Amino acid sequence: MTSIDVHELTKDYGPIRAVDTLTFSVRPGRVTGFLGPNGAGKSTTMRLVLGLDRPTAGSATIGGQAYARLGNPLLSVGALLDPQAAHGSRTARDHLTALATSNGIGRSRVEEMIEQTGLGPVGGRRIKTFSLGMRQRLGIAAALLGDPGVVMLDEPSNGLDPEGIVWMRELMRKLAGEGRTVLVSSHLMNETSSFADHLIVLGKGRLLVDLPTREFLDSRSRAGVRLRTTEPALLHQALARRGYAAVEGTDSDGWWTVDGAGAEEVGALVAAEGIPLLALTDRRPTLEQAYLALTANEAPFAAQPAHDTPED
Ligand SMILES: Nc1ncnc2c1ncn2[C@@H]1O[C@H](COP(=O)(O)OP(=O)(O)OP(=O)(O)O)[C@@H](O)[C@H]1O
Repeated sequence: MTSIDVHELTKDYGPIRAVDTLTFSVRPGRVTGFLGPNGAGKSTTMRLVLGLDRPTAGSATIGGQAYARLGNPLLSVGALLDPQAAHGSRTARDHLTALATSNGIGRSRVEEMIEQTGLGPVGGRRIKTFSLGMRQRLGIAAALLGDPGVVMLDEPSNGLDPEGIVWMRELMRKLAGEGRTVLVSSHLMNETSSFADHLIVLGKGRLLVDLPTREFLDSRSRAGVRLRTTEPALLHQALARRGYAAVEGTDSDGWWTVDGAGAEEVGALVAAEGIPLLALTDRRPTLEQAYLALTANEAPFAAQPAHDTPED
C-alpha cells in the first residue's frame, strides 16, 4: 500500500515561511489527523503533496513518486481541498460524471458515490444552490470516485451538521480499515482524536508532534486526582508523608487536587489511614487542553484568552 512521504519540505511565500523543513510519513491502514492552528501550514503542505505548488526545498512523494509523475492520479490519490472549487452551474451528477469520463471511470461509480455520500436527493440540483455541507459531501464523492488508495481531506467537517460529522468519522474509519492512507486536516483536536489513530501537529510550518493519538495524550497528560473528604487536615498530613501535596480548589466547593498521583494509589492510602472520602477521580487533561498548551506559542494569529479555562 501507499505512503505519503514528506522530506525536508520547505515553502516560502516571499518573506513568509509557510512550511519549514518538514519531514514525516503518512502510513496506510490508519487515519492520520493533520493538526495545527490557523496558518500553521497544513493546506500548503497538502498542496505541495498534490503538486499544486512547487516546494522551495525538499520533496513530497506518494508511493515514492511525485504527484505529477503518477499515471492517472485520480485513481491513486483522492483529495478534497476546496469545496467551493466545483462549477456552480453544473448539477452534482454532471460534475461527477465529467470527472469520471475524463479519468476513464465508469458511470456506475458516479451513482455509487452519490448514494454513499448521501447526495441522492440533490444529485440533480445545481451546485450553486448547495450548502457548504452539501459541497463538502460532493467534494468527498469526487475524491473517492477513482477508488484511490490515498485520501487527503482538508477540513472535511467544515459546514457539516452533527449527523454529517458522525458520517464523516465513520467514513474515515472505513477507508483506513480498507487499508487506505487517510490524511485529514483540522484545527480541532477533540474532533480529530475521535477518529484519528495518529496525529501530526504543525506550528508555524514546523513539525511539533508525530505520534499515535494515544501516545500523544499519555505524553502530554500530567497525572493527578481530584477528591473530596470530610477530613482535609488528615488527608493533607497523610499525603505529605508520601511526598504529595493536596491543594484546595479555588471554588471553595470542597474539591482538592493532588498532582502526580493516581486514584488507585490515593484510594489505597486514604483507606489505610481511615480517612473518609466523598469523591475520588483521576484527572487527565483533555486532548484539546494538551493541544492548546502545545500550540500556544505557535499560532501566528493567537488571541488572548477571554477568560480562564476551567480545569475539567
Ligand atoms: N498563496 C499564498 N501566498 C502567500 N502566502 C500564503 C499563500 N498560501 C499560504 N500562505 C501563508 O502561508 C502560511 C500557512 O498557510 P496555510 O493555509 O498552509 O495554513 P493552514 O494551517 O492550512 O491554516 P488554516 O487552518 O487557516 O487553513 C500562512 O501564513 C499563509 O498566510
